[in-house]
This record gives sequence, structure tokens and C-alpha cells, in this order.
Amino acid sequence: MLEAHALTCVREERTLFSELSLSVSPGELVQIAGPNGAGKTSLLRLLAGLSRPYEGEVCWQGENIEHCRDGYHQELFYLGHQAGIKHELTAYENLAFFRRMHHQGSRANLWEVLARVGLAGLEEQYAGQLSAGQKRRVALARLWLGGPRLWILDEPFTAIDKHGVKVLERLLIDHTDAGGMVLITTHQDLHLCADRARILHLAPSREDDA
Ligand SMILES: Nc1ncnc2c1ncn2[C@@H]1O[C@H](COP(=O)(O)OP(=O)(O)OP(=O)(O)O)[C@@H](O)[C@H]1O
Repeated sequence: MLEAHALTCVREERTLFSELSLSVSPGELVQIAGPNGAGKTSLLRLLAGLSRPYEGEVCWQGENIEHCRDGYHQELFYLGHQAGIKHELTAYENLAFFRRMHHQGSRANLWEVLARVGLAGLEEQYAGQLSAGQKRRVALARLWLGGPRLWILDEPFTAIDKHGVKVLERLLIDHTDAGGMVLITTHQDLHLCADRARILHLAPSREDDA
């Protein structure tokens, strides 16, 4: 279970949010919603342990993530705005690299995974020659490698076409059905069952001092 207790986030002397608490239990998906600049990415980065809160703490299985960073990061898949793929490698080589670095227990067939994300026929294309949506699909293919229980996904649907969105929504459902946890930001409406998805609305920040 992931829990955030009374988080305050300050950027350039501006309080983006304060006293924010949330929890994500196995089988749950929480969508962070709010207008541009409300602090969604900042919140996800705090929850992923990529930056530190001004106040408050983030706990994984009851322990502050500062004290269990390695174990926490083994259980976490974080997808940020940058696709994080290497342009000089092919789509297949990128996925093989991800597996070697982060998903060593995965026995997934990489050709099948690439086909699932709609990259059949493009496996040996250099990533630098792929379109924005195809590059995003290479990054998202990691979700099919298995392993981490907690997925923190920042705008995963960016540049993805309608069919790709449906495929990814199906995967989110399967992951939560299997007891996984998802935190996601997206400006799209998600077509998931209401009983598995919750929405947390972040209000626009105020121009006050911390
Ligand atoms: N490292 C930083 N230093 C200074 N200000 C920052 C930093 N990161 C974010 N901000 C500011 O914090 C505010 C919130 O940014 P954030 O990226 O969290 O918003 P968001 O809700 O994810 O927006 P969007 O929907 O546009 O992606 C913005 O005003 C941004 O300029």
C-alpha cells in the first residue's frame, strides 16, 4: 500500500499544495486531475521518491520511502514525460535494454510485447526514426514486462492514438484486477469501472509565499 501523509509541495516560494494525504491500496487506480500547472507532475515525483516534500512523508508498506528506497524502487514503475528511450537503439533493443536493467525476472517474449503495443514490423527500426506516438509505445511496452506492483504514470496517453488508448486502458484494468496499484495523470476521461478508479482533484495553486 502507498500512503502519503500531509504533503506540502513548494516551488519557487509558491505552495502548489499542502496537507495533501492519499492512499492507494492493491487493486486501486487513482487518477490525479487538475488544470495545467496545478502540481500533478510535482505530486507524482514526490510519490515516486524523485523529489522530497517540503513537509509530510510518503510511505510504502508502512515505511517512509526514504528508509526503503531500493526495495520501493524495485516495486515501482515510473513513467515520466520523457519517454526515456535511446534513439540509437532499435525498438527491440530498447525493450531488451529495459528488461536487462529493470525487469530481470521477466520471461515475456519481446516480439509479442512489441506487437501488443502496435509496433509489429517496426521492431528493428531505430527509435530515433519513430514517430512521437511510436516512441511513447516503446516506453509503454515496459508495462507488459511485468514485475513492479505500483505504476506511477504521468500522462501515459500523450501522442497515443485511440486504439492505443483502449489497449492501455485494458492493461490498467488487468493490472488492478491482479492486485496492482496505479497512480496516473491524464487530461483524458478514463473508461474504467467507477469502483476501481478514484479521482483526486488538485486545485490551481495560489500565488502566496510558502
Ligand atoms: N523544478 C521546478 N522548479 C520551479 N518550478 C517548478 C518546478 N517544477 C514545476 N514547477 C512549477 O510548478 C507548477 C506545477 O508544475 P507541474 O508540472 O507539477 O504541473 P502539472 O499539474 O503536472 O501541469 P501539466 O498539466 O501542465 O502537466 C508549475 O507552475 C511549474 O512551473
